[in-house]
Amino acid sequence: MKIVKVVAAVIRSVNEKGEPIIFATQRGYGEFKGGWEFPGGKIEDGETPYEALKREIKEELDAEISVGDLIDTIEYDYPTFHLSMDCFWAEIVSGELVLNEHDDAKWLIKDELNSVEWLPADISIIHSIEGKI
Ligand SMILES: Nc1nc2c([nH]c(=O)n2[C@H]2C[C@H](O)[C@@H](COP(=O)(O)OP(=O)(O)OP(=O)(O)O)O2)c(=O)[nH]1
Ligand SMILES: [Mg+2]
Repeated sequence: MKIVKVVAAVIRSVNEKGEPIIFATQRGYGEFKGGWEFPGGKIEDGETPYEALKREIKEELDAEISVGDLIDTIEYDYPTFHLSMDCFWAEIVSGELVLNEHDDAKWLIKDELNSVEWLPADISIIHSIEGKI
């Protein structure tokens, strides 16, 4: 099966109450339109995951991020491809978070992490994030 290598940013911030919040985006096109995900995308030839993630967030959100530790690498079999997705902690360094490709976005506190319809591959990482924030 075809292997698709993807990087995704789990962007963290804090709300006005001081609670940790995570940025979720809703896909605006394609096969998974309407599903919720972490912004990011496919690693291009010659790129490191770090470089790919910086580029994708600039393209998708007009924002500069600092990339933190790897949370986990998700391995997931979709019907037509195998997804291998590196998920990194990230923080916004500059930029307004413009939705260039997504239909919607939300900052979620821990208790709201299950309130959106995540893509199937993301379910396991959500559980792991819940335990880490
Ligand atoms: N970015 C991202 N992709 C995810 C997540 N979960 C998940 O199953 N995927 C899948 C959907 C896609 O098949 C693939 C990543 O594709 P993408 O559409 O973000 O890639 P891209 O930004 O490079 O966009 P494109 O130019 O290929 O359209 O990984 C997630 O949380 N974030
Ligand atoms: Mg993308």
